[in-house]
Amino acid sequence: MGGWVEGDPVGDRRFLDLPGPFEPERGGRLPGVRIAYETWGTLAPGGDNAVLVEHALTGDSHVTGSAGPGHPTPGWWSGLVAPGAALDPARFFVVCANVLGGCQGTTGPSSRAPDGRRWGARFPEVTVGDQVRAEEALADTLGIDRWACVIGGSMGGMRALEWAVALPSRVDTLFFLASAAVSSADQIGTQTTQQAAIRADARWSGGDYPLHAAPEDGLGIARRIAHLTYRSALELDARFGSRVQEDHRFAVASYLEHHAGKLARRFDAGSYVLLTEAMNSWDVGRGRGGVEAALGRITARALVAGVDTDRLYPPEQQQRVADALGVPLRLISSPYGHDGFLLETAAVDGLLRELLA
Ligand SMILES: CC(=O)SCCNC(=O)CCNC(=O)[C@H](O)C(C)(C)COP(=O)(O)OP(=O)(O)OC[C@H]1O[C@@H](n2cnc3c(N)ncnc32)[C@H](O)[C@@H]1OP(=O)(O)O
Ligand SMILES: N[C@@H](CCO)C(=O)O
Repeated sequence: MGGWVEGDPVGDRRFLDLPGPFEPERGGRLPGVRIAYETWGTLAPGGDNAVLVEHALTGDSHVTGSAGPGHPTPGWWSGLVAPGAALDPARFFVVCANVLGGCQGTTGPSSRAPDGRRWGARFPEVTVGDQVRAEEALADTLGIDRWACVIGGSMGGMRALEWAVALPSRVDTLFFLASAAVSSADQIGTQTTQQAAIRADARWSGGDYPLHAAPEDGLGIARRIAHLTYRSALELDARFGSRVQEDHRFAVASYLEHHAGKLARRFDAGSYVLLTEAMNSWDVGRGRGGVEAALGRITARALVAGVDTDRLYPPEQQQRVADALGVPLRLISSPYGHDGFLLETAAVDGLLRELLA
């Protein structure tokens, strides 16, 4: 590919059109790929201050700032990218792109194909490797030869790790957070169950639904299942216990319903299925002689961290990566479980400062 085209910005978002074809590793073909991205700060003349932030499953390019055009939610790591924070835009050039297959500006199942219809079920399967390949083209366009740091948590951690393994000469430091080198049966089990909830919604129509009649009930149930895995049992019990609200609903059920509705209003079910499938198929060691052999390719200075109460990405998974890289696992103490990687920004900020010092 080559000859990138910059589209008109929308709000804080900018767009880059990679002329096709983009050929995902598992087959199929995308005639062109649009990447939505945001940046903060200025690229230094030597190009040595660029940081790539990788978002998680339902995140987007809006790392910091308020909600606005193209951003259904305020920045999801605002504490990390701010004056005086670890990623101070006065020092770093911070880049975040919506993932390939997503629904916040980057080409995904809800985007229109060249025939004018939405891709829907025709959208090819993508892997984490494909997603990083698209981001490599973005880095090329922005004139970034090497990232001073690539950081990501959860699904974002997968892309961060893939960068460090696939393109070691382009990653100076790696921050791998609350993620895994290969998906476990538990993770695949919960994600395929979430997918089944979406597919069971009559509106799913094999993935070819109109956006005004999207399978919101199925996506909502998927989010309820997922959200339980994102929080710790102890935290949920301390907050809600068996309390019944005035409307006669269990408080925890009402809370999950609230999150289900919020996601269904801001996220595409087709992207949800596609991205969870990319996570299911994630194995950094595939085709590389196994996980440890793959991790042996990393030359970046690495910081590996997890959340002590994370039941979805338990610390054992980060320990495996830390052991292979010969670094200590840094555990963040938090009651929140997996979502601790988003909520414990002060702790993440401290670790990031240490890595970038
Ligand atoms: C990495 C990423 O990219 S994530 C992308 C960004 N994602 C989002 O912003 C939305 C997804 N949300 C999440 O993932 C998580 O909720 C987080 C981590 C962002 C936020 O977690 P927390 O701040 O702990 O929020 P919490 O889970 O307690 O939920 C609070 C909400 O539940 C609502 N709530 C609490 N109790 C109840 C109840 N009994 N019944 C109904 N609603 C309830 C609150 O009113 C609040 O609503 P609001 O968010 O609309 O203001
Ligand atoms: N709350 C996060 C969890 C996934 O890691 C999200 O919605 O993306």
